[in-house]
Amino acid sequence: MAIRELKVCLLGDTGVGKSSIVCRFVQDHFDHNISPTIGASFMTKTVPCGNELHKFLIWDTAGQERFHSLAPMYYRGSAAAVIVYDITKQDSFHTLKKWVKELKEHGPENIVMAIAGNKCDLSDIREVSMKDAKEYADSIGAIVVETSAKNAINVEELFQGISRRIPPLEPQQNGSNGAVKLGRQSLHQTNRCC
Ligand SMILES: Nc1nc2c(ncn2[C@@H]2O[C@H](COP(=O)(O)OP(=O)(O)OP(=O)(O)O)[C@@H](O)[C@H]2O)c(=O)[nH]1
Repeated sequence: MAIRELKVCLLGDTGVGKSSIVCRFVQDHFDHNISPTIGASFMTKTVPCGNELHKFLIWDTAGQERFHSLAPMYYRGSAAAVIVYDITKQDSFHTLKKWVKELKEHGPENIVMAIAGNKCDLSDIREVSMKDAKEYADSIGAIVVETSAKNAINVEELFQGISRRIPPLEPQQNGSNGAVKLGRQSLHQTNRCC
């Protein structure tokens, strides 16, 4: 079975829940008192996808404005970007649009874009409708899903959606372009959470 390493970066305003989404995905854990990311943090998780294994190399970037200039290091060479907003904060949706613009101008040409409207457990105080998010995502050809890192809603589905958008390797590509053909491979994760 071929294993493919896929670099994925998370982008979005500070406090929208990027680290919490990664922590939920990799460790199935949620920390109410999580600290803001400084620079970026890195984790991996391997998931099956058809006849392949996708090893996500996940770069969780810091949303604070002072770290903005570091972002190109993380989206450069990425197969996918997860751009996160907080459904209870309209401003975070504006910031998301700025990230999309930057990715279109400076990111990899075929990058898969996935929009995550996080904190959907707080939908009673939402400021961004799913309709608006869906219309915007459709206009840029992105995946969109509302997630709750807190309540473990749609986090797996977010990454499964990314996996499905990654074109399968041609047989002759096995062993190149980041894919390694393996006899047996156990699902394994490297943990450095939050
Ligand atoms: N209610 C709720 N709170 C959440 C959820 N996800 C994250 N939070 C909270 O939101 C706050 C910010 O979460 P982080 O994961 O640190 O956000 P971030 O986007 O990584 O922030 P930066 O590292 O500053 O970029 C924390 O208090 C989390 O506990 C969620 O799904 N629901």
